[in-house]
Amino acid sequence: MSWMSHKYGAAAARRFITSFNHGVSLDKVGVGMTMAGCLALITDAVRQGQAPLNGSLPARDGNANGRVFTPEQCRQLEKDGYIVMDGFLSTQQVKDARQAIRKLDDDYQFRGSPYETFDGTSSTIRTRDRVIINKIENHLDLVRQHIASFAKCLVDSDFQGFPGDAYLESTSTLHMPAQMQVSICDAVGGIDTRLQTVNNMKSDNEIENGNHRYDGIQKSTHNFYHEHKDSAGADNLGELGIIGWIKSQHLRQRYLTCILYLNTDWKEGDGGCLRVFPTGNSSDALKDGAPEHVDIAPLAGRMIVFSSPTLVHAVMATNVERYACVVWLALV
Ligand SMILES: O=C(O)CCC(=O)C(=O)O
Ligand SMILES: [Fe+2]
Repeated sequence: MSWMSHKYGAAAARRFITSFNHGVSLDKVGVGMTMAGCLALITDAVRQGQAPLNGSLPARDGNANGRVFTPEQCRQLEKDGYIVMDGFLSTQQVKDARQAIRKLDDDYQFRGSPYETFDGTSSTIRTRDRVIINKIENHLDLVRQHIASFAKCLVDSDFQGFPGDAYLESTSTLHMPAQMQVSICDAVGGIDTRLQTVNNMKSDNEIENGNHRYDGIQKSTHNFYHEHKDSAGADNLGELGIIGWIKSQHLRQRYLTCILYLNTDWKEGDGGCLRVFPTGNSSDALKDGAPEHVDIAPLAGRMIVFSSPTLVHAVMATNVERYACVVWLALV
């Protein structure tokens, strides 16, 4: 987005024209314009950095739907940095949510990952999946509510946080963002000719986020995520630059990643497992000989929760279309 299109930039430009007419010296005008331009850039970056939390709720205001997060589960999450819970959605809810996602896909609502704009290393993380963020649709909102209910029961539990973090001591609150990200990863080798159409479409959102669009011709031969941490890459000021750093504020606030899967009839050989590395050693992450790891199948109704800043994870290549819904709980 050019700074001139921003409201502050436009206002500055108007001031510039006015003051020029009244004979104000050019160097003062130049300094004024530069300052207005910088302000516009920073204001815009702050807005983008805060965007995913706009409309967020403190997790304690959620509805736990009678669910409890047991002390054993708390200890497990604290100790391992992740936990796997099944049965979050009924068969019908999974079916409805999948149908809603397919409909959005048929309507070309999905697009390339928004990751690729400002975390520096991101384009090497996600490959050829497509995402949609915050589409208000009843069946998907229900998925989001189930994650919210988990967030509420976590806050009500005696979860102590992870070693060395500030969860209990800090005055920060765990927030349930208004946004949920839904992703579809295509099966290996699939060709989606519809992506060509997506490629030719431009939406304001796309331009604003600087998203990559798919070329629509290549086969999806890489449909995995390289190893990464969910809030890493957002704290390297040197690499991001000041504007990128401000824009990525919401990434630094990520505390817990909650992923709910919608893959009905998943079987061994379908791939697409979430591979977690509890020790942090993830060399050759996607290979058979990868260091200590746990592969978690993306089963329908299964929710995985893990520490966003510390747990290294990857997604193995999938042989079937793979659906995942992600909410990042923020400590704000
Ligand atoms: O889809 C998944 O299982 C994980 C996605 C992921 O790691 C991410 O979006 O950062
Ligand atoms: Fe991730």
